[in-house]
Amino acid sequence: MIPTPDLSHLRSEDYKHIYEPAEDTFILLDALEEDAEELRRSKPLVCLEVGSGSGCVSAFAGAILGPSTTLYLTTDINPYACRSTKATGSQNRVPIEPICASLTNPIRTRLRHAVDILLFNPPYVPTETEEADEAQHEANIAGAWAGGQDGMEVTGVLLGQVESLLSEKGRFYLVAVKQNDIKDICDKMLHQHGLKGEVCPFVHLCVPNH
Ligand SMILES: C[S@@+](CC[C@H](N)C(=O)[O-])C[C@H]1O[C@@H](n2cnc3c(N)ncnc32)[C@H](O)[C@@H]1O
Repeated sequence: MIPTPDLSHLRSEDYKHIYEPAEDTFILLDALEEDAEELRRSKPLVCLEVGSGSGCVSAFAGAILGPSTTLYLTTDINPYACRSTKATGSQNRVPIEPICASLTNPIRTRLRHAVDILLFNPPYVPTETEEADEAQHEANIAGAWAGGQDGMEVTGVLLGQVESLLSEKGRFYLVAVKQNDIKDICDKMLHQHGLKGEVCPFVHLCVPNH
């Protein structure tokens, strides 16, 4: 069993600004742990986490892969999250490079078909569009959950970028809830982007279908 990353450097005060790892975070860790052998064997060069929050998920990926040449990149719109992610990387000896940005905006073109592991536990809670827009604009803690219509307004944008980011052996791990319409996500990813999906209690999209 791979231990949960050490987050003892984060205080309850920090969690007023960043998302505290919760059940959805641990579902993602479980999925990664389940695939640990395959992930190690695939010798990933680039692991990109979108919306890293505390940095727990990327640090866990680092624990799975062990000392390696993997580049750990993360993005988050929330500057507190970027600082916490960096600190969590240091605390757990995983060299994570956080980028304060929305989704994959400043790096997308340079990472074309280069991402071997793509991770996203998004703001998936259905809310009014205005609430999601404001949370995105303010880049505060509400941005951790406010997902707009069907909880898909942020995730939907990333879904359109996944195929161009993933390498040939790339895998995309996405946390989703029923209200996001998981079947529809899988259908669209297959028919529009040629990506096969597997549902655990979450959506796990992987491997270009060619
Ligand atoms: C549910 S939290 C997940 C945090 C962490 N990955 C975890 O699993 O515990 C969602 C994260 O996505 C970030 N986020 C929201 N919108 C984003 C966007 N457009 N681009 C990048 N990150 C975003 C939030 O700030 C928050 O840190």
